[in-house]
Amino acid sequence: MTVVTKQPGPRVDERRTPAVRVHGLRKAFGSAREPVLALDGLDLDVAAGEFVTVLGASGCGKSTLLRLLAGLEQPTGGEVDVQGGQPALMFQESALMPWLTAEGNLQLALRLAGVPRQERAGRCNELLNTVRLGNVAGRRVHELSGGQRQRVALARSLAQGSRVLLMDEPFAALDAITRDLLHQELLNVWRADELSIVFVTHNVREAVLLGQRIVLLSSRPGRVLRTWDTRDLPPDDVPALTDEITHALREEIGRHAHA
Ligand SMILES: Nc1ncnc2c1ncn2[C@@H]1O[C@H](COP(=O)(O)OP(=O)(O)OP(=O)(O)O)[C@@H](O)[C@H]1O
Repeated sequence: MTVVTKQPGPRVDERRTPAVRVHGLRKAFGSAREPVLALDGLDLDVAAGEFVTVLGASGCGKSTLLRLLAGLEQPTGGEVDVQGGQPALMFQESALMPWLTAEGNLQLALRLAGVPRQERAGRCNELLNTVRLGNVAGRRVHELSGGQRQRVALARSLAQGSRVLLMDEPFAALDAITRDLLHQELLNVWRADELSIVFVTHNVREAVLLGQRIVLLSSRPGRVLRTWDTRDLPPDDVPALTDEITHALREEIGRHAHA
């Protein structure tokens, strides 16, 4: 079993404007007669440079929250404010262009981000090195492993130049060893680029390993039920915290199941 160790990240400067500000967020789907209330009264600030992980029962509105932050959905009520331009969104599936190579996918993302042609090759190499993919740059998507595809997807998110990265279970389909490697790489990128990250997962261990703050959403309609700050957590206390959060998540799933 891999031992979870907390990694220090950049100190969050509370005086800076939050990268993400969500207040009283409400999102209903369906018809006016039969609305499905996905989120109701959700408040969440993410500081610039902060790494927040989000847990919650299936269907509690985690993906909806990310889609609202990304501007892909409009809120029914409340406020959403994301600083620093369009955030990048990364999913469980890499959603790469299958007819392009790893490098081609990054070149395209750089072009769409408005990076001048003469700068693209250099920037592309930098990105490939960041995610340690220089040796497979010329391979097409189907020739890449699942982990390599998610590395390209991460590099593509970075190519967009967004300061805010929204991640929806990006490593859920990977085997445990590959996932551990990608965790490490994501933490390296986060620290180096001082990104603000909102990372949705079902995996409590992953949430505790990555997050400076762990947010538990209530079952539908989703709102923030509890948060845990892990910044000053002694490494020896990580297993106990993981157990505590697992218990809280199970309780919330159970409460909903019996509601
Ligand atoms: N476009 C939509 N139209 C109607 N209902 C929707 C739509 N998108 C989401 N929902 C509903 O909103 C609720 C929240 O969905 P969402 O996908 O955000 O949950 P989730 O927490 O990400 O779930 P999971 O953990 O299973 O991925 C669910 O009940 C879902 O069925």
